[in-house]
Amino acid sequence: MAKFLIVEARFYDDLNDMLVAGARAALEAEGHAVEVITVPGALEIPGAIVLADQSGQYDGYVAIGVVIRGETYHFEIVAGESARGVMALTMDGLAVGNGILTVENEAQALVRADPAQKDKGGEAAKAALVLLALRSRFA
Ligand SMILES: Nc1c(NC[C@H](O)[C@H](O)[C@H](O)CO)[nH]c(=O)[nH]c1=O
Ligand SMILES: CC(=O)[C@@H](O)COP(=O)(O)O
Repeated sequence: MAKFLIVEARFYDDLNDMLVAGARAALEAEGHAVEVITVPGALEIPGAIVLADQSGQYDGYVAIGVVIRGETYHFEIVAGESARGVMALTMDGLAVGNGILTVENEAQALVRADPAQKDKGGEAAKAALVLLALRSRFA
C-alpha cells in the first residue's frame, strides 16, 4: 500500500470534484491511501508538491486542476507553467500524474473531468501509479 497526495487547484468546484473523485477511485481501487490538499490555482500545484515531498510522507502525487482559456495571455502562462512545473518534478524522479485540464471552455472540461466519460483524474492517478512502480523496479 502506498500513500498518495492529490494536490488540487480549486478553481472550478464542480469540475474539481469530478477530477478528484476519479483520481481517488483509481488509487483506492488498487488499495492505496489518499489524502487531498487544496491550493488556490494551478500555478501553486508544483510548489505544493515540493513542500509535501520534503515531508517524506508520500509515495506519489496527482496534480488536479482546470485551466480554461480567458481573454488574455494569462491562459498560456497558467497552462504552460503548471505543466512545466509538474514535468520538472517528474524528471526529478517523483511519481506525479498530471490531471490539470487545459481547455477552451467548460464543455470541454466537463467531458474530461467526468469519471463516467474521459476520466482525466483517474488517468492521471494511473500515470502516477505507473511511475511509482517504475521507481521500485529501477531502485
Ligand atoms: N486562471 C486560472 C488560474 N489562475 C490562477 C493561478 O493559477 C494562480 O493561482 C494565481 O496567479 C496566483 O499565483 N488557475 C487555475 O487553476 N485555473 C485557471 O483557469
Ligand atoms: C486562465 C485564464 O486564461 C483565465 O482564467 C484568465 O482569464 P482572462 O485572460 O480573461 O483574465
